[in-house]
Amino acid sequence: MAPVAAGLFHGDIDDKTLYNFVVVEGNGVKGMVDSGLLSEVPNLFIQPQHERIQFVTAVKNKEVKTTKHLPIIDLSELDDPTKHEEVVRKLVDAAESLGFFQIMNHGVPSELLERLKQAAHNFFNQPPEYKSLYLRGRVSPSSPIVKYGTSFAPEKAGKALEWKDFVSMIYTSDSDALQFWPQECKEAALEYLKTSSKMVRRILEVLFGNLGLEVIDKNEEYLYMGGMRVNMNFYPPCPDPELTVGVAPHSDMGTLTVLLQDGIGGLHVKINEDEQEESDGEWIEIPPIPSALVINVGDSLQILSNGRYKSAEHRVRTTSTQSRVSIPLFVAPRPGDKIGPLPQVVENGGIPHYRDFLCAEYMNNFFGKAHEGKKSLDFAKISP
Ligand SMILES: O=C(O)CCC(=O)C(=O)O
Ligand SMILES: [Fe+2]
Repeated sequence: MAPVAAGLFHGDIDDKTLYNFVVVEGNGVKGMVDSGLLSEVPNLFIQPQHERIQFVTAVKNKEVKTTKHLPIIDLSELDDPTKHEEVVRKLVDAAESLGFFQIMNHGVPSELLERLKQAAHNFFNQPPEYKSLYLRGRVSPSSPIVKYGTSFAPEKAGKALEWKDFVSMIYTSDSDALQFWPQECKEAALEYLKTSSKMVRRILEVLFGNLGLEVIDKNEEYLYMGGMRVNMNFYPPCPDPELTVGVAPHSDMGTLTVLLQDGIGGLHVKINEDEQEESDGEWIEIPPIPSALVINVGDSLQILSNGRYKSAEHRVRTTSTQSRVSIPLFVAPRPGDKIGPLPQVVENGGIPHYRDFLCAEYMNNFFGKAHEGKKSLDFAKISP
């Protein structure tokens, strides 16, 4: 690493060499930043003007919008008969409008949340040579259920790279997770997945209950949450956050995403078009709240609900001071499942807005493209 790093940012390195260093060799954005030679943002990471996230707007919107648009829901109140209906209404309202909300008293212990953030730092603090084993599937025993990388789709020409490294751990079974997931984070990630699953089921039951599906049976449970993946995202400090993005605008693919973010901030969600008349900007920040988890609706839930629930378009700003970590649990149907708008939602002469499709095909389409807002849904949309 040293010879490349030494020449990295002194004008004698071309984009291709830097790309190889960061993406192909697996040094990541962190490896580039850790070289200590970075005084400005390299060309590869500079976003076009319209993709940049201005700080002033973010702060202003945060003050104006947070309370109305971002409910903080105490999930334990679902068990209180005097508060149950009100909580159901809050969950449904949030899923129908912004597609984003925060939850407290969710059943995932604060101690575990702390351990998860530490586990993410532990993994990313490993040397690039170690992390890149997961990049190339060279770790022994090798497994396709772990992927380390940088940026969402770095190979897409014409798109600036995102200022983010990640490790993605697909859940197939407990024993696979304990055997194949990186040892720095496997225990905490698996516990997160297990404890969150109960809460996710509860929220899905409320949301589907509101659509007229009373109880989620085993088959439906697989359909809504049979596929799970824990990611750990690492955003190193950036010399000029105004020029870069941590994650470009996108929606998530599954039904729900549970997101743990640390205290640094930077996650932004787009306000629905029809709510914009009273705002002077279209993005609001989801402020970090200790012990809370962020929940957002993904494309699959928008499709299953025939558009009643809205998958949330979101993006991440970088910061110049400290590294940020976030840990999403992506909950989705299994790749082999076929989904489409639920008959109960479309019945009585309603019009389906999406076609039925195999989730594996949706995934291929989703992961085969760079992040581009909610365009991922076009794959399933039926044109009017
Ligand atoms: O880091 C965050 O806050 C969000 C990350 C995200 O949107 C994703 O990994 O899909
Ligand atoms: Fe996301």
